[in-house]
Amino acid sequence: MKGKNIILIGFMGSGKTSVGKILSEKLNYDFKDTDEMIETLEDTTINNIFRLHGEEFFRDLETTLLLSLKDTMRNTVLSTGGGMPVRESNRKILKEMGQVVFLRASADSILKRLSGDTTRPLLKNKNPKETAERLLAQRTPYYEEAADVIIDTDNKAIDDIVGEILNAIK
Ligand SMILES: Nc1ncnc2c1ncn2[C@@H]1O[C@H](COP(=O)(O)OP(=O)(O)O)[C@@H](O)[C@H]1O
Ligand SMILES: O=C(O)C1=C[C@@H](OP(=O)(O)O)[C@@H](O)[C@H](O)C1
Ligand SMILES: [Mg+2]
Repeated sequence: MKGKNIILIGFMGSGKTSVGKILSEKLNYDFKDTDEMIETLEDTTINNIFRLHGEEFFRDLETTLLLSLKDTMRNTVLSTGGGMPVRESNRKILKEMGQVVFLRASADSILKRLSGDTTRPLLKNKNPKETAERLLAQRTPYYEEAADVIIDTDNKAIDDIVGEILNAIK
């Protein structure tokens, strides 16, 4: 596998950011995370962006960022935010950018991993379980459509998930 990017997609808490960092080290690739880049570019937190400007504004920032990375990103592991593949135009760009790996996680795993998390505005409400289940059902077809490779992450350690990705990519 030479010169290609690896793009990690999946729901909040599927491990895109944690897995992506380690995977990039193993491949000797650069690491980029769309949420971290948006926070740097906007000089504020994802929470603040949602609170002050709303979700659509954040989605537009995601699309703009993806377009800016599209033609120049090389030898990079790109971890995306969980909503990135919802827009059809984003899915098309992600597929053009590299091999897309969908990190699959059950609602139970997601809720366990994110219990106590305060950084994900979409789950900061009275019923995070209902929200996670509903969004997961809505988004799973988009993740599956965009994916070149699907890796189940439930009950697996991050290092083992990285190993599975390395075996699966070409
Ligand atoms: N396979 C895993 N097993 C246990 N905990 C995990 C696993 N993957 C991620 N986590 C934990 O879940 C939380 C969210 O992980 P993160 O990498 O930020 O996910 P994402 O970027 O997909 O939202 C972190 O606390 C992380 O340590
Ligand atoms: O699923 C989503 O809509 C979101 C996922 C988050 O990223 P992670 O998937 O890295 O948690 C972040 O982009 C934002 O809070 C919205
Ligand atoms: Mg992340």
